[in-house]
Amino acid sequence: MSSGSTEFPVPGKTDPLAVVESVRVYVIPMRTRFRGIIVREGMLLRGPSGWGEFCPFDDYGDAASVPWLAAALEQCTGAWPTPVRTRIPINCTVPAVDPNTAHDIVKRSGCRTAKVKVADHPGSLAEDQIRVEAVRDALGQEGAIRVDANAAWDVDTAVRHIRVLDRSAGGLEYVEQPCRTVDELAQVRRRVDVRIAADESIRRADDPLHVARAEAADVAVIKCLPLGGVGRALRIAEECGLPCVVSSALETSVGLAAEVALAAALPELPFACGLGTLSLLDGDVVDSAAALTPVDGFVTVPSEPPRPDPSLLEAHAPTDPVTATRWLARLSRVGSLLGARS
Ligand SMILES: O=C(O)CCC(=O)C1=CC=C[C@@H](O)[C@@H]1C(=O)O
Ligand SMILES: [Mg+2]
Repeated sequence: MSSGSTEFPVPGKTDPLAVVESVRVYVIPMRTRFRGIIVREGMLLRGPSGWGEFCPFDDYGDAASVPWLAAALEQCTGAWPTPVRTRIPINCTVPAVDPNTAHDIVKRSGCRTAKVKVADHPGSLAEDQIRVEAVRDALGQEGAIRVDANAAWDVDTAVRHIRVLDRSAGGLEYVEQPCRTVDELAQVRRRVDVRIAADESIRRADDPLHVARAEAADVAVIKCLPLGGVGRALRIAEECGLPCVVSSALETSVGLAAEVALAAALPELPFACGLGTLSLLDGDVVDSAAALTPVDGFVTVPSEPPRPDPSLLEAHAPTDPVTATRWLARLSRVGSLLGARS
């Protein structure tokens, strides 16, 4: 924005943050370490249509955080597409925990599908096996088990571990992101019978459709916050032509509501979605009556986006000035990048 009477914005470029009326920073501990994270941090932005969440993980640089900001601004300024369902079947998410804890997580969730984190550290196969076996025991034969390796394996390791884990699980529904590159996913897909799902190859890719064109996956995992919003995620889902699973990016109920809106609007939803992640956070910014907490393996699609509760915003505000300053600076830098692209 211009700072003096002789300074003007560049024609054709806008300040995307001009619509934001206020911002809050939150810091919420994780109940269990997940993808190396023990504390979830992010920002809530208030705009003319409500609240949006801007919460790129630390390993997303400024350029990679631009879609996260676009998604938050879509939440603050736009409306969501019409839902075609009223509730979303979800998977429970089992971090890289011991087998007893894994068993408890599945039992308590009431879900018929479990997603199990594997390949958390080198040499984890034996631990992965007993975790998957415990999950099968808790789910019963009817349940579905998927595993997520977060790109940890090379092709040969992936093929070997998938075969072992498929046996431990008594059948896997799919394996999510076994390797890093699209080419590796395609090679693994040709060598195993288990379906391959792409996550990082979509949400962190310059071209999210590459994986589908390369026939490197059977399932697309889509997360609308890293992908630039519900509208863009819906277009990617349609253009990729693969069955889609909507999964969270570990948001509070504010951001999770956008993921739920995406899952609610997809024409087909053949698999359970990874939207039961509030239980991984030790707190929320939305009052428990409006929080997107699953019941018996389903999340109900809210009739309107949940709003943060002022006392919870206070309770989860950072206690040190450095965290808030860091997030404000990040928002400003990412806002400038988004503005330069508009
Ligand atoms: O899909 C789920 O069950 C929960 C969400 C989930 O697993 C993830 C959320 C956020 C970051 C990711 O590393 C992770 C994933 O890899 O899918
Ligand atoms: Mg994943």
